[in-house]
Amino acid sequence: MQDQDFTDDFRTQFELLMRLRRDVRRFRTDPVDEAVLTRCLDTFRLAPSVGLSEPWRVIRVESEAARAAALENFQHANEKALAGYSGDKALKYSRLKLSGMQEAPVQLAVFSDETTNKGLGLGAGTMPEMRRYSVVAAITLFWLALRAEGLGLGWVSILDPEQMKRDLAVPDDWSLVGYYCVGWPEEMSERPELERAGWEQRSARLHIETR
Ligand SMILES: Cc1cc2c(cc1C)N(C[C@H](O)[C@H](O)[C@H](O)COP(=O)(O)O)c1[nH]c(=O)[nH]c(=O)c1N2
Repeated sequence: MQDQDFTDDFRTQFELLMRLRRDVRRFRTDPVDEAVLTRCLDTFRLAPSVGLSEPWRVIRVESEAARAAALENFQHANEKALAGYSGDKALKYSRLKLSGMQEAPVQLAVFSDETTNKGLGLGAGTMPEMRRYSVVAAITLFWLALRAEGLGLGWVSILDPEQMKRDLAVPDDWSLVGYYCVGWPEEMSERPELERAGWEQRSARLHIETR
């Protein structure tokens, strides 16, 4: 397949998909079809990874106990984060909804295996964080694939990663990349929720410096 096989229509649609990808915190509780979820999860296998190390490790968080522990972890970290703001910012922060963990039908904890032998260390010798970046690259594909199905993903990082590792009993040499809520969005917008809440603005343009 060559580049010219992609049509202008496809490029327009692809740009739309990227523009409409949102971080979602408000989910309906309806279940997600397993076949659709599997199709989206399959995109991990298409992702780039340093040395082809494929360091992503995905835990599906299903049990009541595991979900309760994850939610408690978030709530605790979120209270601590709130305490770091004062005045107007604290009030604004307290009004933000920063996870859909109470509603999302599918929840995943995704880790990077920091000591995988796959790829024989190629590309990660001087920069071992490349394994974590590889996992982020895979998440981005997953995020777009979900959006193409009408599903939403919410990235949760307001967490104590070591507590999460203990609660999910994962190997010590895995590091948490994120906790992901997946499901049907209550609404979709062209604008990030943090923009609509007056917290932060998306930049109007990419600033590139030349050396
Ligand atoms: C690494 C990382 C970590 C987080 C996020 C994103 C990324 C990339 N985002 C989502 C973030 O707020 C969102 O992407 C931006 O506000 C831009 O909005 P859209 O993603 O374009 O809708 C996020 N959102 C949230 O509500 N709770 C969170 O803990 C996090 N953590």
